[in-house]
Amino acid sequence: PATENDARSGNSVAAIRKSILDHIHFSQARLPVMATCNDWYVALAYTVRDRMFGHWMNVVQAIADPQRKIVGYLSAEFLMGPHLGNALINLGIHDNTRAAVAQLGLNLDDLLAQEEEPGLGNGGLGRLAACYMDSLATLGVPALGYGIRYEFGIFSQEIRDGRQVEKTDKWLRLGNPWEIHRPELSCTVNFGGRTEWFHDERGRLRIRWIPNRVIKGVPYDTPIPAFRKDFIGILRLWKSEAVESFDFQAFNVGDYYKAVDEKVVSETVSKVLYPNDEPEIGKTLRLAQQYFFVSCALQDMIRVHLIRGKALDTFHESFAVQLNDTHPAIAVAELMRLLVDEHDMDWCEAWTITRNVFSYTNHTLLSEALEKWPLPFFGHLLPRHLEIIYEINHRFLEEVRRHAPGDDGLASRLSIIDEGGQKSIRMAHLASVAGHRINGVAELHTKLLSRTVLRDFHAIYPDRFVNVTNGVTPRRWMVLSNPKLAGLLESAIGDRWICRFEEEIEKIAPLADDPAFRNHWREVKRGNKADLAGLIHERTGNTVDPDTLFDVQVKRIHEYKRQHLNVLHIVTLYNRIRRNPNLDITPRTFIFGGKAAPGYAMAKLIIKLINDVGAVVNRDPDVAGRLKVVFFPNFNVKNGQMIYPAAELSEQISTAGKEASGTGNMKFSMNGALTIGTLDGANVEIREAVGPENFFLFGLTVDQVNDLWGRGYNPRRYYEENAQLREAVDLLYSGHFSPDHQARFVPLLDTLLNHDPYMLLADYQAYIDCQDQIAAAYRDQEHWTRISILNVARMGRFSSDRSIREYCKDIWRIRQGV
Ligand SMILES: CCc1ccc([C@H](C)CC(=O)N[C@@H]2O[C@H](CO)[C@@H](O)[C@H](O)[C@H]2O)cc1
Repeated sequence: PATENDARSGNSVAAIRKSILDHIHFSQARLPVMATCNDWYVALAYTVRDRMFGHWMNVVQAIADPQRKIVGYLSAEFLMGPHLGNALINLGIHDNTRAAVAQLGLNLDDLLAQEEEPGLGNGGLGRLAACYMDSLATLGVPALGYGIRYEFGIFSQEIRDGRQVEKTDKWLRLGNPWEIHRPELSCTVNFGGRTEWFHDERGRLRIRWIPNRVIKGVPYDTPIPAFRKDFIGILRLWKSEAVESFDFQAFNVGDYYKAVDEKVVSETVSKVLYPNDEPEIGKTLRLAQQYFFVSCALQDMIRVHLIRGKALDTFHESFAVQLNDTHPAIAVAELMRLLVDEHDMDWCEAWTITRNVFSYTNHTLLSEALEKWPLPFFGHLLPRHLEIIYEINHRFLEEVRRHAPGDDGLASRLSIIDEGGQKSIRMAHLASVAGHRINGVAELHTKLLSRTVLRDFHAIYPDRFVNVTNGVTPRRWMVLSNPKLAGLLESAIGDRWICRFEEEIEKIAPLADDPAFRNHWREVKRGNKADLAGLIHERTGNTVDPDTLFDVQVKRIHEYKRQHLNVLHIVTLYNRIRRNPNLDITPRTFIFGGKAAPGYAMAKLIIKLINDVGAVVNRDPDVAGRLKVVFFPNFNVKNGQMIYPAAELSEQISTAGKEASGTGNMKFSMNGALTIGTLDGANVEIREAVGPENFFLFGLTVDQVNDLWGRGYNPRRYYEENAQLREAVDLLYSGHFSPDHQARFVPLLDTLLNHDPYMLLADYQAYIDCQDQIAAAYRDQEHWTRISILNVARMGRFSSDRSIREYCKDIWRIRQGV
């Protein structure tokens, strides 16, 4: 067994320091005096990795143990964030490492800052997958996260002249010490071509696929450390390569491009992450990416199952496979192909296994985000899968007709094939037909899912629908991001809350009545605000005052998330000050952050709006610094870790019924921010948990939204009848914030007055009134702090550990943590 001082796995300061020096010498081949910051970072990463490998045995044993069921989490996105800090926390060597590094004359913060963020995701869905990998490991559930090792992740965002500029994300340029290359576990993936009938050796008529392109999938494993537990999860990401990366014959005849053509085309599949979240794009490469990693994942799971010495007809006993939205839904047809075509299994037996293996999580109700692939396009890339989907659909519709004879309307609404207009495959239907469980990501969302997008499936399969409200890991989002708060909590209630969040955190509730504790609480927040103020100045040049109310909205830019409603509040306050410069308002710093999909013009215009309004407000002499507007560039996991702990007000202001859950709302609340929000997504459950009196609620409910829409919503009437609103909108129309281009915001403002699909004008006055309440509440710091403490105390159920426990119990049927 490893001792504290064992150089490869000891956790003492001396052992860690020795390891770092060993890696500088043996891994980086550097003399310490010559080593760069990146060399020290990589040496430290290897040092930490060594200590994770000690836990490798347990997961390998669990995966090899035929009695244990493994979770296969299929996701096109994993927004892991930087690994180093999280690994130090979970391995319990953070402080010793900081001391060891200091003894080497270095600062751990510099090495932490050196790590490139693996931005292999867009937003909520990708980050949720990452939080779930942390909880699966910490709960001791054997899990393989399967995804794509994009060479280029989500773009990094620069703000130039107030506009978003996308920069290529070269996260791999200095290598990646956290992954282990596994070329021997490679597999091949077919594309295109045609299918043909043939008689097999037993004279049976069978179908085979003759692809016109075959590429190789090469896995890279990243260990996911459990929190203070001898266990890890495995993130297995696939890179696409050519089967033959160099065509020597072509080279011989001097056709150098042809010689590498195969390589270039094959590597394109895992080259880049699609930077869209929500709008569906229907691109060939996107479907190729989805099929590529899904086929690799299923081939790998079948390999693991067979290694266990089990027959294929018990595959569902080895794996519970979660489809993270419809992006991996092609897995349903691929498992059928592998079982029937490749492993010669009977269709019905294969289908039974498929039904038992898969479950599907839906993350959005937005119709434009529901993936549908045009038939010819799909058939061209995946001819065999189209046939299989036809067969699945045929048998399904027979079942539907038995269930509801003569109800052709129901059958065509349920059909996997959308026969209307351009025939297409509805991936949400494929996932719902096969999944033994279908879940939404918050109570309201799951209810709406079963009443709208999937109501017909709910009508015929009500028992398949379950809710699993999202959660976030307290390790990264509290312990790592907010060490000051974690220290205060530990001094008050010990550290059991870190992995028993639900049971333990509520123990701080009584301390809300303790003035001394409240004082410490405020100092923690003040310290985090000062740290963020420093970072804001470094990144934007803006000077913000940590004694103002930090009002924060960070998330992807999207009209349904209503960042522009937040701007209407700012302009309203600005008008009040212009009318009466001596007005006694609560000084505020408005902090925005978030990326817009490159092709989403209105979202990009909203970023410009925020920056143009900020440019005027921040310099206005009447305002005199009482209002500051900052757009924090390149919002990602790393920056989020600095922003959430410093926030006092969390903006969760989406139109009711549009945000499936939200997870930023949980991170803010867990770091002591109070929430202003609508009854949407998980806001509903957060408000229930923290207490309606500790939540700033405003706005129309889902039913009121649908009702108003049904009665004919005329946004212009709100503009005409509300002077404050009209004054704000008119000032924007006037070009006051865009003197260089007076009409810049006309497209956005016209949309609001003529259409307003997300009902900003209908919710405007309620929002302003709520914000005025908040301004008043903030002046009573004792009361504000009390509410802040109660917010954290009552966030127990929003740990991703609770979510994973529910997946294990209600969906995967896994006993966790044995
Ligand atoms: C096809 C393009 C595309 C890409 C990503 C997506 C995701 C489903 C978008 C997403 O991230 N949804 C968010 O998922 C979070 C985790 O469940 C929720 O908390 C958010 O409310 C939801 O918007 C849809 C469509």
